[in-house]
Amino acid sequence: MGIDDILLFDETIFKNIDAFNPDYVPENYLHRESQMEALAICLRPALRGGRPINTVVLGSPATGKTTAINKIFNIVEGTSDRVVCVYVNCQLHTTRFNIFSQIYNKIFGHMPPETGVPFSRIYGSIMKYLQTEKKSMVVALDDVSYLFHSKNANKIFYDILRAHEEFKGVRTGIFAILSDIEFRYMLDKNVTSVFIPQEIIFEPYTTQEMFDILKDRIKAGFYPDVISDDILQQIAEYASSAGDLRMGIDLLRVSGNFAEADASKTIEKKHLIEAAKNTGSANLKSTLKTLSKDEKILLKTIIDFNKDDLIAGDLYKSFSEKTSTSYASFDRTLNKLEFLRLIDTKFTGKGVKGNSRIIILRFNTEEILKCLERVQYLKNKNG
Ligand SMILES: Nc1ncnc2c1ncn2[C@@H]1O[C@H](COP(=O)(O)OP(=O)(O)OP(=O)(O)O)[C@@H](O)[C@H]1O
Repeated sequence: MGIDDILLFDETIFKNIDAFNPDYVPENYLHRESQMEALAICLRPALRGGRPINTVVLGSPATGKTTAINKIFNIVEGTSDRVVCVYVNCQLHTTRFNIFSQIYNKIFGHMPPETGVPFSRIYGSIMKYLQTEKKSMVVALDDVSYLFHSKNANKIFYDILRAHEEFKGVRTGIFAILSDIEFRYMLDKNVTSVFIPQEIIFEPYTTQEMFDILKDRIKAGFYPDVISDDILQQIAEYASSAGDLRMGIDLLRVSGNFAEADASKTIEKKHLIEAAKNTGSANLKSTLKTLSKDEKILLKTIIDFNKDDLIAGDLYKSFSEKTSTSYASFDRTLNKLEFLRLIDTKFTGKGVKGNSRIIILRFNTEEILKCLERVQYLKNKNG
């Protein structure tokens, strides 16, 4: 096919291409019943005139945390008008003023003026509203770790959770959403004792669960019979080995595009291979970009060992020579790499305190090195 043909080819295999967009809200939310129940239990007191239970929602990227919060908030708002549910993306809103402006907007339906209004006035209007209307409020702070970078976390938690001291009868709670396991330590460092949360864990999806979720997405996004269960199985395995459902959704979209460019009515293996070349390392790169210096050193040390039966105790020796860190902080760093699904660890049952764990790299060493180099290059280039 020539370029014109590709551009003008008007048959499509996509019934609804938006179903593969990052902000698409799936109609069916599968395999998260227990987490949804746990969230409902935390919100229940608020529907009965009490305080919502403070909660940490913890799970690696693309485990459905944001979707769960949006779904449960919709259900609550559809059931009761006694609870104000506010969702704030802390990647986008990090200052006290910005966050309370989002809350204000949710309550009053418009943003407060950006200048000339002191924070205390905005804060006061929100809390007086809750007080007079006798409503409770839960604020979901998504990607809350961004507040730690800007050192605003403590004040914001305090403002929300201790409002009742100044505004009698006001009932507030926080859902802190986090995809970084270091939150536990950051929490102690950054947030006052007002926040003693329940924990709800979003475990990584299994391959079968990813298969089911992707199958459902296919029904929403493609016409019937565009993709076989065989190809879908390969996509689910690919996404599962990277620990990233988003990669599976991306692969569906990109291989669909390749099939269309090829004037094919079905997605074939060659389209998937082409798509995988385009999405795989992009995801790995974006994970590697988030690593701290010590995490990168640890990853490189694992690569240098280049063996299948690397024991945590040996790895620690080598790592501590380079960084002089304690075993506890080595352990945390190792957990972080596992949490990001860059490595797997397996207990051998021997040794003490887990130092006989075996470390297994989940990616090909060359691919990681190539991506690390690229990430470093871009970092140097951008200062
Ligand atoms: N159980 C599910 N059923 C259907 N789609 C899902 C499910 N879980 C996640 N998804 C889809 O996967 C993508 C990522 O989900 P979501 O944004 O909720 O994850 P997250 O845990 O909040 O990720 P992050 O930590 O990166 O913000 C979205 O496109 C969402 O629609």
